[in-house]
Amino acid sequence: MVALVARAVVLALNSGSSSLKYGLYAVEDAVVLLVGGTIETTDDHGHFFDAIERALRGWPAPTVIGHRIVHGGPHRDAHCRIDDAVMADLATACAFAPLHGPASLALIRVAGARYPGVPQVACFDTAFHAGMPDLATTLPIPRAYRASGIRRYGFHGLSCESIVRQLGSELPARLVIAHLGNGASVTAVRDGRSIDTSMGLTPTGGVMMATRTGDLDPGVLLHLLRETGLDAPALATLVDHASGMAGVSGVSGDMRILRAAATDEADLAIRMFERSVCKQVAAMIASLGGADMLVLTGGIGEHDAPTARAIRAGLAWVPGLEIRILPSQEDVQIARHAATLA
Ligand SMILES: Nc1ncnc2c1ncn2[C@@H]1O[C@H](COP(=O)(O)OP(=O)(O)O)[C@@H](O)[C@H]1O
Ligand SMILES: CC(=O)OP(=O)(O)O
Ligand SMILES: [Mg+2]
Repeated sequence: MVALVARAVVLALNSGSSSLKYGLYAVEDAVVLLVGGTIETTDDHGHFFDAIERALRGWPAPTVIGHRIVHGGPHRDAHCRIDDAVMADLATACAFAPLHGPASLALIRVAGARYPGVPQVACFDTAFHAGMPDLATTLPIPRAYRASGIRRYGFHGLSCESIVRQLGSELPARLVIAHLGNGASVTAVRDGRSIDTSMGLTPTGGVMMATRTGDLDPGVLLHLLRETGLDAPALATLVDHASGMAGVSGVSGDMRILRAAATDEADLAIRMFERSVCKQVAAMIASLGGADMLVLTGGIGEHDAPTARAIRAGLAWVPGLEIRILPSQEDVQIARHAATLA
C-alpha cells in the first residue's frame, strides 16, 4: 500500500567487494523496504539483473535507481544525479579504487539499459569525509602529488552517515565508528562530521582486513618490487586479495570460517585483526582528543560477538567510552539520497 503513495520508489544497489546487495524502497518521510536480497558474486551483472527482475515482479517499478559508489575521485564530493560528466569522473576515479570502481561503472551501464529513462543517482562513500581538514587529508609525500588527487579520501561514508542518523539526538560530540565488514575502516566523527579516518587514497589502507593488508610499511612494497620482480598488477593482487586475515591464516578472510577453523594460524589472523581495530580506534580517539562513544557496525561488527568482546577488553583503559553495536544501513541512505536527488 505504502508504495502506491510513495514520493519515490528506489532501487538501491550496493556493490561491495564481496557481494551485491539490492533493495526496493518506498520513500516518503519514512523509508520502507519492499523487497531486497544479496547476491554473492560481483562478476556477472546480466545475471544479477535477471535475479533482481524476478524478485521485483509484482512490485511497483522503480522511479529512480541509487548506487553506492565507493570512490568519487577528486572531483565528486557530494551525492548527485548520474550524467555523462559524472560517468567520466567515475572512470577517472577507477584508478583509485580498482577493486570497486569498474564493477560500479558496469552496473550503472547495465541498469541504464534495463531501465531506460529511469534516473540514476550516485551515492559516494567518500562524500561523508569530504570536509576532513588538511591535517587528515594530506599524505606525507611531496606536495606536488596532491594536484593529481593523491590524498586521504576515506570510505564507508554511507555506513557512517547511517550510524549518525540512527543515533539522532543521542549523537555524542566525540564518536568513533568502526565499520568492520569484508573491508574495514575506523572514522573519527566530531559533532556529526568526519574529521579523520583510517582508509586513505584507496580502500586498501588502515585496518587489516579480510583479504587486504591495511597499512603496511611502504618498504615492503619496495622490497618486493626490487627483489622479487612483482609488477603493479601482481602487487595489487597481493595487497587487495591475498593478504589480511586470508593471507595470514591461509584459510579464509571470512570471520565465520576462521572461527570454525580454530587453527593456530586462524587464531593469529583474528587476534591481529582485533589488535589492528583497537589501534585504529585509539588513533581516532587521539584525533578527537578523547571519545564518548564507539559504534561497531558491518558484518563482523554486528554479528561476531567474540570480536566485540575482544575490542571491549582491548579498549577497557579508555575512560568513559560507551560501546554500541548498530546495523550499517547503507542501502537506506542510498534510498533517501536517490529520492531527494531524482
Ligand atoms: N554471523 C556472522 N558471524 C561472524 N561474522 C560474520 C557473520 N556474518 C557476516 N560476518 C562477517 O562479515 C563479513 C561481511 O561483512 P559485510 O559488511 O556484509 O561485507 P561487505 O564488505 O561485502 O559489505 C563476512 O566476510 C564475515 O567475515
Ligand atoms: C570501501 C570498502 O572497503 O567497501 P566494502 O567493505 O564494501 O568492500
Ligand atoms: Mg560493505
